[in-house]
Amino acid sequence: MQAMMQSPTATSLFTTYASLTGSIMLIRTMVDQLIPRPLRAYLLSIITYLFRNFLPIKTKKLTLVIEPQVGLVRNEIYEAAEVYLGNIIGPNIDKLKVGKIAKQKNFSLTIEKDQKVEDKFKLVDLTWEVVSQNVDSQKNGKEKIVFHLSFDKNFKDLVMNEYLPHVLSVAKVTDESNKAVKLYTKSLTSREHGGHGPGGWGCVILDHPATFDTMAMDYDLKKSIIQDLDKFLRRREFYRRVGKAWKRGYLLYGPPGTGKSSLIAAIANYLKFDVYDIELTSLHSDSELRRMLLSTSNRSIIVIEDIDCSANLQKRAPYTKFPRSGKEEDHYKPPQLSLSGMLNFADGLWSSCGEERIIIFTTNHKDKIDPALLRPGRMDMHIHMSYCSYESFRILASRYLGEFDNCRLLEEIEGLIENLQVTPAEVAEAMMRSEDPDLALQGVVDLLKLKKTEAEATNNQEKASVKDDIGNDGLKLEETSLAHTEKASVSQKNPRDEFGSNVWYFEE
Ligand SMILES: Nc1ncnc2c1ncn2[C@@H]1O[C@H](COP(=O)(O)OP(=O)(O)OP(=O)(O)O)[C@@H](O)[C@H]1O
Repeated sequence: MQAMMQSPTATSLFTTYASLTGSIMLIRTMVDQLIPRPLRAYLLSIITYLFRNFLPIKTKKLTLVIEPQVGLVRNEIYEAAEVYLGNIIGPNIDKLKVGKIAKQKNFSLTIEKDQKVEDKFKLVDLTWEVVSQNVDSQKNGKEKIVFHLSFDKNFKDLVMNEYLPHVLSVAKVTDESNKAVKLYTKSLTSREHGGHGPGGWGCVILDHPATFDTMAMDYDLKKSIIQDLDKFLRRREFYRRVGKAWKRGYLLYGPPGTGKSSLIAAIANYLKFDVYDIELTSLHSDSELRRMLLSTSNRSIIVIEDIDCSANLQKRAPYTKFPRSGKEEDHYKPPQLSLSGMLNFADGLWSSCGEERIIIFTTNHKDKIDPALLRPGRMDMHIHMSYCSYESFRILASRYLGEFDNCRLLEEIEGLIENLQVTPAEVAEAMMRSEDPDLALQGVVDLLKLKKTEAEATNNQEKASVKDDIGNDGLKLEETSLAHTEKASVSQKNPRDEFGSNVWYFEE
């Protein structure tokens, strides 16, 4: 008994310690080899959870700071977190923003700054916090919202390998089920306009009702655009295989009011891609354009309207080394947007930083665009939005007037419309003047007759000026001038020839 009460010897203590250490190492090796890493993290979380009341385990917290951008590009986890947090709001939240816009199925909930949201994943407790960082608050009051995600340091692997992918996939599903197409622009400030995007983009929901069904345009052209879009979306592997950036450029050209903007909205609604509207006039340098490109998201449409007149693209290098006078300030010429910057934007190294992007340029004057911009790879498909044909008119009429049957007026419209330069916007406006289909159609006839009279007057004026020329230059030029008169009248008869064929494009 006495012997039993004796304290253990140093040798027995050492032996026990050695065998315990050996067993632990053996168990550890077996665990490492037999239990996969994700399962290990999960088991650890279960053990910690079960023994949380018995073991005074001191947990050390780890906080991940999630910022809107990673370097110059958008942070996917940040965007996912915004959506995800709306799904896991608990009772401890005091303040929430709620919103719903026509095309959204569900209410969208946004957590206000300084609020905390608790989450549990495989028994691990996590805390999200919305933190405001004032950036340059004295200058322009801009603030940066970041997320802090805190959890027990032991579960770093579980969070990185499983929780964050879980956040991404939940956000993707939520986004798709409640997707409303957004229109991003730099001229709106972010939060107050219902959304905010990294890179200083403000956004609104694109509530444009245009679809391919509502577009009044040549049926074959419409079909070829839809087929081109579908083909583009399913060719991810093809683009990889041939070593091309997964992007597609479209040029929409034609007179004002022929539906270029409406077609952009129809494409966005068809693909459910967000639209980034880039105003070149607000940019001062190529680097600004690059930054803008990098801050757009994948699966989006980047629009540059009126490319011919929105910027005076400089062909030369943006800086000059030579002072015009001896003054110090003349050594520096502010950087400008250059043609080479634009070419790089459309199809250079920078344009490949992103996937599934569509770049759409619009213009009323295709002939004013530098041929280098028009080439395939930059503008792959050139789409001519033309004046209203009878086919386009029928599409507009069925949408604006519904069912109607007035053969006499339809025949009259068919006879007039083909030879006139009248835009779908003008025809649509004429049809909106009355709810009575007959009166609305009569309005279209009146418009077409007016257009015809105007065209004839212009034609006569041109003929008269040609006659004046003949009078001034004497009889010797008579033959040549008469030939010119004939050509002028031919071009009046075929106004659609002005923009060439309806569509042409390059196959990859
Ligand atoms: N092809 C079309 N199909 C259906 N609607 C059209 C079409 N063209 C024009 N419209 C109608 O006319 C209006 C103006 O069209 P839109 O702004 O799309 O023309 P645009 O070519 O972009 O003009 P601009 O070059 O002046 O910007 C639209 O609201 C639309 O309702």
